[in-house]
Order: sequence, then C-alpha cells, then structure tokens
Amino acid sequence: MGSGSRSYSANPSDYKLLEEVGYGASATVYHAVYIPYNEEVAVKSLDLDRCNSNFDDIRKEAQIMSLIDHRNVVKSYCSFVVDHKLWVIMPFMAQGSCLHLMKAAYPDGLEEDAIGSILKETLKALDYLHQHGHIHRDVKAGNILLDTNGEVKLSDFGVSASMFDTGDRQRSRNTFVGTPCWMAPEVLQPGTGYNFKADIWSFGITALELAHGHAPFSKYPPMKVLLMTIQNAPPGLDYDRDKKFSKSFKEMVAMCLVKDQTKRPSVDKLLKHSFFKQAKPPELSVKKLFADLPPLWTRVKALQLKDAAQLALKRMPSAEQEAISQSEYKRGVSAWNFDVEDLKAQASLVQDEDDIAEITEEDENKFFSSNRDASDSQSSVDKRNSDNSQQDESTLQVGGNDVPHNDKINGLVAEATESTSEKDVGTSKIKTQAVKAGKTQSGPLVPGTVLGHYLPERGRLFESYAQSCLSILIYIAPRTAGVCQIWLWWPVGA
Ligand SMILES: Nc1ncnc2c1ncn2[C@@H]1O[C@H](COP(=O)(O)OP(=O)(O)OP(=O)(O)O)[C@@H](O)[C@H]1O
Repeated sequence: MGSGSRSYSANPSDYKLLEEVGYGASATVYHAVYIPYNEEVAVKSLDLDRCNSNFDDIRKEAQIMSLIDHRNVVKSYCSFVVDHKLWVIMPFMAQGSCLHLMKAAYPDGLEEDAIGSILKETLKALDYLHQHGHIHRDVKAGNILLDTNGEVKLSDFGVSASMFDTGDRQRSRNTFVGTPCWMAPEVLQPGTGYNFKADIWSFGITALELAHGHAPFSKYPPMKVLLMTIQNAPPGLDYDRDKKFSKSFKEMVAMCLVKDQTKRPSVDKLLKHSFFKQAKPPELSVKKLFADLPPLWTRVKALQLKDAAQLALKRMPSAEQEAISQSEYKRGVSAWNFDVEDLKAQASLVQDEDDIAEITEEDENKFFSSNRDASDSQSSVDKRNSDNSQQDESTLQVGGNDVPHNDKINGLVAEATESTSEKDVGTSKIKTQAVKAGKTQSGPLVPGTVLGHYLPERGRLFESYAQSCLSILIYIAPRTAGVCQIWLWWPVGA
C-alpha cells in the first residue's frame, strides 16, 4: 500500500490500468499499477458528462479526499482530468466493498463477529469525519472497502457535505443526493434540517444490511421506500427472527434507528457501547472472510455476467420501444420534481381511503400477492442478488428551495429501477388527484440529474415501472402553469 507522504504524478501514462473492479452510477473503478513505484493503486474514472455535480464541486470533493488522513478513510493520492473523465487515484482495497463481498459469497449476510469489526472500523472513520466537520451522507455497505489483511476503510465522498461550509455549499444541505434505503427520515423531509446524526441512521441501516445481506425495504421502488421510512416504525433486528444475533447488537442497532435525530447517539457514544467494546480486531474476524474466494476482479466479472444474464431473461423491448421508453424515462424523471409535503399529503389521502399506509414487511406479501413475478421461482440467493442490484441503482435526490447545481429543481427527483413485475396496468384502476396550482412545480430537464443516473438498462425503467402492479406507482404528469396531477395506480382488489 502506498504511503500518504509519497507524491503521485498527474500523468495518465504513469498508470497502467488492469482489471475493472467496480462500477457505480457515474464511475468505473480499475485495479491499476502506478509504474514509477510499481505499486498497486485504484483508479476511479468519473465520467464528467454523466456526473450529478458540477466540475467545481467534484474538484472540491477530490480535494477533501486528498486531505483525509485516517487509516479507516480512503484518501485520494491525486486527481486529474483525462479526456472527459476525472481520474481519482486511491489506495487499492483488494477485496472491494462489503456489498460486493456479500453478493459474491454471503448473500444472507455476515457473521456477527465480522459485522462488529467492520462496523467499529467504520465508526472510527465517521468519528474522524464528524470531528473534522464532514457529514459523509452515503454510509452503506457498498462504500465500506476491505483489504486482504482485514483493513476496513470508508470511501466515496461523492455526496459528502461540510458542516462548516457557508454560502451555497451550506444551503446545499437542504438538498440530498443519496440512496433511499439508507436515508434518514429527516433527510427525506426538506425543511426539517439534518446534521451528522443522518450518518448514524445510515450506519444503523448498514448494520442491518451486513446482518441480512440487503438493506431493509431494498426490494421496493424508491418512492415507496421514502413513504415507508417516513411512515413506518424504524426497521431493526427482530428478537425472534434474528435469534443468531446478540442482545447487544440488537440494542446498538435500535439506538441508531431512532426517528428523532436528537435521540440518536453521537459516534463517540456509540463507540462506548458494549457491542463495540467486545468487537474483535479485523485481522481476526474480517480477514478470514476472503480465505477461499477468487480475486476481486474475477468475482466482479462473475457478478457482471450474472446481472447481464438476469437482464437478458427479462423481456427485451425492440430498439424502437427502447428509444421511446428512454425518452419517456428522461421526461418522467424531469417531471418528478415536487414538494415532499405534497407527496405526504397525497399519501395521507390514499391512506384514509384505501387503508394502505401502514405497510409492513409482513403486510407486503398479502398486499402485493397478486403481483409476484417470474423471478419468484428463482432461488432465494438469485432474488436477493437482484434485490441488491436494484438497491444499488435506486437513488433519490431530495431538495429544498435552494439547490446549488440544479437551479430550478424544487423538491424531489426520484428514479426507480427495473420493476420485478411484468404485469399489465390494464388490470389496475387509475386514480387521479389534482394538486393545487403553484404548490407543486415541475422543473426543467436537468441533464446532469438525468444523465447522472442513466445507464442503458435503466432506459426500460420507465416502461417497466409503468407496467408494474408490484407497487403503488406515483407519476407526476406536468401540466401548464405549474399545475400537476398525481396518478396513482394499484391493483384492483388490493
Ligand atoms: N479503492 C478501491 N479499491 C478497490 N475497489 C474499489 C475502490 N473504490 C471503489 N471500489 C469498488 O468500486 C465500486 C464502485 O465505486 P464507488 O462507490 O466509488 O463508485 P460510485 O460511482 O461513487 O458508486 P455509487 O455512487 O453507486 O455509490 C465499489 O463499490 C467498490 O466495490
């Protein structure tokens, strides 16, 4: 591993790109060698044309990463532009993320001793960041990286915010770009304000993710996750169902997942919890997880092939349909800009009339029983893996009135992933609710926002989402003069 005191050049020809070891919404990560030192590094190549943020913000994030100096936080050695890509040079974490590890080898989650070590190291990273005034804002298993010696590092400052910033950056904390399953309730409610305690909620969700192999609500589309996070009791480890986990682990998770942010513990307090006092050193509990596994790039390749095979199994639309669905998707996403208060008001109307508000994990089977798709017949491991890829691809951007990069976006931009159901909406009843003029605004198409999350397979998203009776579909259709309608679809007889 490279030392922080050594300098790395900004010359791309000094880096030899080897295998691809990861990919995110806007980046591809390569295993590489820094030729002058003959040292393994990771090169994260961010496609600037597909990024959510403007170049200045990306550069600021890269600068923050380069100032980081903590053994549990991934720092960047340097960053520079190559064609339309920003290359961020980082230490290579040879076992990749916890998410990839679980997808490849532990689909039902990890053992408690490994979870304890991973979470404790992650807490140390958060302690450092919070003490230096940073809210990470995207704590999740996909951003916890592991090295072969068991080392654990928190990565990805793509959406981090500084608590000490003023001006535009400070106001940007009214906005949030993140992954909905991990987002705290206060983050989903613009205007309430949030602080470093949002990371504690995400940390609690990450604990559940490591325990089960997937985050709570991960099988649902983002809109539903948003409603469930706001309306339902917080998720947690079940005293009966999760018998294999200790009482102190369950208590620790329950402390993090309190809806009232003022009642959540600080990192400092959490570190004193008995669960972390007992945690083993990672070289004892984490290192053994990779003992029998092939190298990271082989695992990543296998996961890519599996994802591609699952996609191919689904109905492939013709090229023409694809083009239409892509443009509809872009139009749909740009139109999904509205006030969360309006969404909640609409949701409460539905709740009164149709008695669906308290959506529990138990209820959902009953509620959506007529909408199981063909993938139910696949093995549970396959299904969980596809759930995980779904959660990877689901993001929400929630904002207040003052959005720095996307001038006119007001409210929430949501994107859903491919639905698991192929059922026809023809069997559904359609309900229309008029929304008061002026309260709900549709903003202009913001290329960064749409393209930032756009991948070819997501082009079919709008179409399949509309076809889905798996869940309530909320579609904001833009109307002139700021008047919008919300259409809700759900299965007849639900
Ligand atoms: N330094 C590294 N060493 C090894 N693997 C890495 C490294 N950084 C990232 N990865 C792998 O690449 C994947 C994607 O990286 P990253 O999360 O930074 O991309 P991203 O575009 O920001 O993703 P997202 O926005 O979806 O969280 C990670 O989940 C991890 O598996």
